[in-house]
Amino acid sequence: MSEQNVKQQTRQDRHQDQEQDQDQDRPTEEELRFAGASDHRKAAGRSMSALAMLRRLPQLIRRALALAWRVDRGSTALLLACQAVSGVLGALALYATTGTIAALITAGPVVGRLHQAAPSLLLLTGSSGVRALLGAVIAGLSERLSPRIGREAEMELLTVATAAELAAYDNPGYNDRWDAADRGADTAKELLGDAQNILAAAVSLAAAAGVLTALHPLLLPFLLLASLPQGVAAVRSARIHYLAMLDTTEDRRVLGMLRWYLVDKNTADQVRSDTVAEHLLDKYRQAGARIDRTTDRASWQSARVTLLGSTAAGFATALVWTVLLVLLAKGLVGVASAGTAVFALRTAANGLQGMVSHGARLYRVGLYLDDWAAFLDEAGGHRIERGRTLPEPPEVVEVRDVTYTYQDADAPALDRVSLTVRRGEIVALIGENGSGKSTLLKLVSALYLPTRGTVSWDGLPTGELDAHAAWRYTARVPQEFARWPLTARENVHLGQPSADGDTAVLAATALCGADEVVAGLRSGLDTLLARQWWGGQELSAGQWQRFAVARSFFRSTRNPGLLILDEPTSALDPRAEHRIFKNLRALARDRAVLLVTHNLSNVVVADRIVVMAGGRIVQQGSWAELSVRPGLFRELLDLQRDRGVPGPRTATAS
Ligand SMILES: Nc1ncnc2c1ncn2[C@@H]1O[C@H](COP(=O)(O)OP(=O)(O)OP(=O)(O)O)[C@@H](O)[C@H]1O
Repeated sequence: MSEQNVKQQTRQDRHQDQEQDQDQDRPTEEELRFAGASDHRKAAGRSMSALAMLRRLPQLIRRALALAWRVDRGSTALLLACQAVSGVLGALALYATTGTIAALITAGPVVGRLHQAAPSLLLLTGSSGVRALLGAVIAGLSERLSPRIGREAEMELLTVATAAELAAYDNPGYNDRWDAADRGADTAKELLGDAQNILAAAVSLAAAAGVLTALHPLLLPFLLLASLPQGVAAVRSARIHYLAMLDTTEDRRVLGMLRWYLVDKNTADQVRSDTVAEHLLDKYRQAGARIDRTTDRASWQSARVTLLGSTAAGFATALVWTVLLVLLAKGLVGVASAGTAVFALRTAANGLQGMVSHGARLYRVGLYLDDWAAFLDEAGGHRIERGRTLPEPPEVVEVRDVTYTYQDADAPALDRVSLTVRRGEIVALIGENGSGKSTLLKLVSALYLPTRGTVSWDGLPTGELDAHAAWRYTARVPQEFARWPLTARENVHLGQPSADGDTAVLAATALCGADEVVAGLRSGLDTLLARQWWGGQELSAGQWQRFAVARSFFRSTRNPGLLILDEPTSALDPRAEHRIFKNLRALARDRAVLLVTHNLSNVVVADRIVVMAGGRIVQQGSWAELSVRPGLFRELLDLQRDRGVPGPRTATAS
C-alpha cells in the first residue's frame, strides 16, 4: 500500500471511529422517548420544602378562591362566611369549657354547681350543634363547587389549546406541557377542598392558640415546636410522590397511547388480523412494571419518612404534656385551666396537623396547577400571535422564496419555493411521497408560517393576517379528514349553517355524490354519523370522504376564497370522482383552487401543473406541455400507465 493510501486509510479509520463515538453519544430512539422535557418541574419538585410551602400557601388559597368565585360567587361567599362563623364558635366553645370545668369543680351542692355551669354548658352544646350544621353546609357547598371548578379549569385549557399554532403539535415539548396542564386541570377540583380544609384547620388553630396563650404563654410555642417533625415529614412525603409522578410521566403516556391503539375502532381490525395484540400488551406490561417500580420505591421512601416524623412527633407531644403537668404542679395554671388546656391542645394539634397535611397536598396540587396556569398563559408556548389585519377573500396568493423546516428536522420540507395562484385558477401539485405538497398547502392556507420567505394574500403576508379571519376564507379537504361524531347536516356545515336552511347543504352534497349517501341514511340529514358514538350510523371510507368534500364545497360556497384539496378522491369510486372533477371547474370560477392528487389523470382539469421533488418545484406547465416534455411528470405518468403487463403503450412510447 502506498504512503498516500495508508494516510487516506488512516483518515478514513479515524473518521469512522469519530462517527462511532458520535453514534455512542447519540441517544437511542428509546432514550429519546424517555428524555422527558419536564426538567423544570423536577427542579420545582426538588425545591419543595416546608418553608417554600408556607410561602406558597396564601397564593394557592387565593387561586382556589378566585376559581371558586368565578364559578359561583354566591356559594363561595356562603362557604367563607360559614367557615368564619364556625371558627368563632369553636373559640367560644373552648372558652365555655373553662367556665364549665371551673363551675363543676368549685365546692358546694351539686345543684348549685350545675346551675352555675348552665350558661357555659348551654354555649358549649349550642355552638357544637351549630358547628355541626355549618360543617354539613360547608361540605355540601364544597361538593357543589369542586366539580364545577374542575370543569372550568378544563374548559379554559381546551379553549386555550385550540388557540395554539398548528406547528405546536410538531414540538414534543408542547405535548409534554399539554399533558402536565391536563393533569393540572384534573387536580383543580381538589384545590378548593384542600384550601377549604386548610382554612378550617387555620381557624380552629387560631381559636385554640388564643385560648392556650390566655391560659399560659409557654404552651403555644411548645405545641408549635412539637408539630414541626410531622410537618417536615408531610412535605418530604409530598415531594417524594410528586417526583415519582414526574418520573413516570413518559410511561404513563405510553400506557395511554397503547390503550388507545389497542381499543380504537380505526386500529381494531389490524389488532386482530395482524395478531399484534400480544406485542402491544407486552409493551403495556413493561411500561406498567416500570411505573410500579418507581411508585413502590416512592411508597417505601415516603413510609420511612412518615414513620420517622410520627416517632419524633410522639416524643414532642409527650414533652408538651410534661410542660402542662409541670405548670399544674407548680400552680402556674389552675385545675380548670388545665382541663381547658387539654381540649385546646388537642384542638390546636389537630389544627396544626390539618394545616400541615392539607398544606402539603395543596402544595403538590399547586405544582400541577402551575403547569396548568403556565399553559393558559401562553398556550404551551405557542399562542397564535399574528397580525390583526382582517383579510378579504384573496385574489392572488403568492408564495415567494419560501423555506419551511419542521421542528428538529435535519432538512427543510420546503426549500426556496415560489408560486403564484390566482382566483379562477386550478393549480395541481404533483410529486412523490414526502416531496412537500401537503406542507405547501398548509403554508398557503396560513396554517403554518414560513421559516423563511413570505406567503402573502393580495400582498399581505399571512403572518400579519388575523388567523381566524383568514381561515374563514379557506375550505380544505385534508388528506386525513375528520369523521365528526355529529349529524350528517352538521358534518357538512360544522355548526356554521347558512340562512337558507338546508338548501346550501344539499347543494354541496349534490356536487360530490354525498347526496346519494344522505338518501340512504335512516333519517336523512338528521342522522347521527359515526357508529361508535350514541348509536350513530357508520359510513364507508369513501362515503365519509364524500362528506369531507361536501364540507369543503359548502364552506367554499359560503365564503369563496381558497379551495384546498389534498387527495380529495383517494377513496372514491370512479363515478363519484368523475362528479367532483366535473363540478370543480365551475366552482373554481371565483376561487383559487390548489389540488394534490396522485392520480395523474385527474390533473387534466388543472390550468397549471406544478411538480415537486425534495421540497422544491422542479417543473411547471400545462398538461399538454408536461405530458410530452421529458421530466419527472412524464416519468410518473408513464409509471402510472405501466403495470408491467402487456397492454396500453406508455406516454413516452406514444
Ligand atoms: N409534522 C411533521 N413533522 C416533521 N416532519 C414532517 C411533518 N410532516 C411532514 N414532515 C416531513 O416533511 C416532508 C414533506 O412532507 P409532506 O407531508 O409535505 O409531503 P407530501 O408531498 O404531501 O407527501 P405525500 O404524497 O406522502 O402526502 C417529509 O419528508 C416529511 O417527513
